[in-house]
Amino acid sequence: MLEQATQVADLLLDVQTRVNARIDAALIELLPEVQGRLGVGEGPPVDLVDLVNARITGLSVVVTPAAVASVVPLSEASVGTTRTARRAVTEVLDGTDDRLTVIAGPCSIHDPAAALEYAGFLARMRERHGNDLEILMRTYTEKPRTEVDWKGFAYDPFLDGSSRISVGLVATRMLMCRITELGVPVAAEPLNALTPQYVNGLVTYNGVGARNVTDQTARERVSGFSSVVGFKNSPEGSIDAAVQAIVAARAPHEFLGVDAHGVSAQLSTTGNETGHVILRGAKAGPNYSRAHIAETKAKLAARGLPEVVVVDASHGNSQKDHRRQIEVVRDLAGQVAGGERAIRGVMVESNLVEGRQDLDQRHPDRLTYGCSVTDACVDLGTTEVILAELAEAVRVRRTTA
Ligand SMILES: O=C[C@H](O)[C@H](O)COP(=O)(O)O
Ligand SMILES: C=C(OP(=O)(O)O)C(=O)O
Repeated sequence: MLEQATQVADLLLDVQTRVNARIDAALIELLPEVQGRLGVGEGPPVDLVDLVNARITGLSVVVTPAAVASVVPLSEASVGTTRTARRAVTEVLDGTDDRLTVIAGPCSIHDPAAALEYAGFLARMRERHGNDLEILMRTYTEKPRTEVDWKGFAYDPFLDGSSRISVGLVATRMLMCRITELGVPVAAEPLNALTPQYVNGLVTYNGVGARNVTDQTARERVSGFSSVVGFKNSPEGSIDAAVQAIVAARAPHEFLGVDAHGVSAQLSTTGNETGHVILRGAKAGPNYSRAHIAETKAKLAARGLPEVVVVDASHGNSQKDHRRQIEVVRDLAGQVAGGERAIRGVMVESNLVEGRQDLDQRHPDRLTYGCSVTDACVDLGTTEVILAELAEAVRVRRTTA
């Protein structure tokens, strides 16, 4: 896939470079007219070298969302997967569908082949548990880092620090097309203003991460998303930060972004009413207990918001020990089976192979196939157990409702 993505990206970059040269030429042509209208002449050239872009060492053209979408179009099958899943997840969250949403998959995508094999597994799990669970695949190609580390497949698809972002964006779209063509809906984390446009129509669920939840620009952006959106509590454990994000994203906004051609644009949004809290725990400890769910419900009710909670079994809730995810899930399954209606979804970090490995960007070829290069994950066997226990909890809740 990376070879194809590279060829596509190189062709698109060539077109984009020529288009940009034409825009520059048109602006230069316009200059005398503008100067004439303003009554100013062309002043002497000014040296800006130490004032402008002083710390930028490279500024290169990148493929535009419109160009990538035109050469990697969505198929009927992909569109059907996303459309149906967005409706299903929305209904699970608003309570008209009594199933649970489960967002399972690798902490981060780094190898398209392994990601597709994992998607095949989830396609089978969706078939097995469809009556009780709406299962989505974590297809996270952007990673928010605490300090400095590999930022994800979209930014460095060759895992070697070459940072061919155009290739990463094309490959991300190709991968999400393939996954949705298998009938598996995609979940992602949108990290900036530009990346979501490259995967337009492919993402069912966007989880705004703990490190971005207080960011006004993130809240503005998702207020216009067609997908379902969730908000993690902050890394320090603030549930209020997620509740405030829900309120902010439900409102319409006017803000600066770019259009599909990568040109600066003013965006006007309707607000997104699907927003909900994702409890992910904190460094100080987990927040999935009955008491935490009750506290979250109270905070939501106090703001007049629906009492809807998704719980991330990983991160602060597992204290980054992947083996603890099953304990978290068992507790949640107990709460669900006991009739707790506010829990509408569970997130799990899972991969073909258990655990994690360090990525050495000098030797990306030495990685173990199917094993996370970011947070540790549970393997397929444990994931099967997790899904079976959650499905059983839904059935119990249904029969006792
Ligand atoms: O989900 C993955 C990580 O927890 C997140 O990207 C932060 O990673 P880091 O703390 O290892 O940088
Ligand atoms: C980065 C993630 O989580 P969080 O924002 O909760 O740390 C994630 O889910 O990949």
